[in-house]
Amino acid sequence: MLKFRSSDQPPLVSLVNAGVRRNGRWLVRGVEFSVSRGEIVTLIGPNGSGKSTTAKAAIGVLKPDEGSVARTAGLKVGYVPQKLSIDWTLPLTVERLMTLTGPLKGREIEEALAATGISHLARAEVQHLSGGEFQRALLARALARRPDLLVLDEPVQGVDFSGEIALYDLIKSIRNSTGCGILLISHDLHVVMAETDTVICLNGHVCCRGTPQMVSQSPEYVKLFGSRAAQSLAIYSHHHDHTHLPDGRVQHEDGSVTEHCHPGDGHHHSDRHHSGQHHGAHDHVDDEDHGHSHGADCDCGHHARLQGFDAKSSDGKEKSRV
Ligand SMILES: Nc1ncnc2c1ncn2[C@@H]1O[C@H](COP(=O)(O)OP(=O)(O)OP(=O)(O)O)[C@@H](O)[C@H]1O
Repeated sequence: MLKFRSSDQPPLVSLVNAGVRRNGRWLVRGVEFSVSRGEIVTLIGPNGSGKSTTAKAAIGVLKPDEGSVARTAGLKVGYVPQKLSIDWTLPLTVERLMTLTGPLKGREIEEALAATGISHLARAEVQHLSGGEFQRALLARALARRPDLLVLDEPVQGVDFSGEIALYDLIKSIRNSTGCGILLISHDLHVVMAETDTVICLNGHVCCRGTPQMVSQSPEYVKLFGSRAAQSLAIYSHHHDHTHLPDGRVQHEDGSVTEHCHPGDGHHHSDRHHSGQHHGAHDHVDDEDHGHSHGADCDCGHHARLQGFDAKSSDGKEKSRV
C-alpha cells in the first residue's frame, strides 16, 4: 500500500484569512488552512457554522469576499456535496448517476465502483440504495475523475455506526492508494476520522484546530466500541473559551462581548504574539503563556485540548504543548 505524505509538497489548496459575506452578513471569516497531497483535513462545527461555505470557497464554487484562496494549477477536484438535487421519482441507475455531470468511459465507471465496493450495484436504482450505498455511489462518481483533492461534505450522513466505520476505512484506503488530499466535513463535534491530520472547528470563524486524539489509545473507548471502531474513529476533544450569543456576538471568558471573534479585537492575551500574522493549517506556535496550539483565529485565544497529544506541524517538526 502506498503511503503519501505531504510535508515537502506545496498545498493543493490554501485559504488565507478567507471570508464569505452574503446579504451584509459574514458567513465565515478569517479562515486559514491548507490541504496537501495525502493529507486529511476535517472541518467540524455546528449546523450553519460555515463548513459548506468554506469548502465551496476552497474549491472555487464561491469567491471569498476577503482574504485569498490559492489552488495549484490544473487542480482536479472531486466534490461530494451535502445535498443533491435528484428527482427521486425518475428512475436513475448508479451507472447513470456517475455520468450525470460529465461523460466517463465504461472502464472508468467499473474501476470507481470496484474501488468503492459497489460493482454489484451498477444497475441498481439510486432510490433503492441504503444510506451507505448511496454515499459510496457519490464517492465513486467523484473518484472516477481521478481527483487530486476529494471534498466530502458529510459523507457519513444517514449511515449507521458500523457503516460510518466502513466509509472512513474506504476514504482512508482511497487516500492511501491514490495519494489525493481529502477535505472532510462533519457536523459531529467530537468524533472524527482517526486518520485526520488536522481538525478545524468552525463557528463562523476558526474556533480551534488540532490533531484528533487517537481513540486506539483510550482503553475505555476500545472497550465500549471495539478495536475496529478505535482504528477508524477518533475523539476530538476541545474547549472553547468563548460563547456564541444568539445575536451573533461573542462573549469571552472574561465576560466581555465583541461583535465577532477576530484577531485584533483586543480581548486576547495572544493578540500581542500574533497580531498581523497568519499561520497556515499547521503553523502551530508554541505559546508560553497558555500552552496551547494556535491557528489563524486562535489569535482569539481559543484552544483545543488534545488531552496530552501534541499538535504537530505539517513537517512534523514543530510541536506545541496542549
Ligand atoms: N448563499 C447564501 N446566502 C445567504 N446565506 C447563506 C448562503 N449560503 C449559506 N448561507 C448561510 O450561511 C450560514 C452557513 O451555512 P453553511 O451551509 O456553510 O453551514 P454548515 O456549517 O455547512 O451547516 P450544516 O451543518 O447545517 O450543513 C448559514 O447560516 C446559512 O443559512
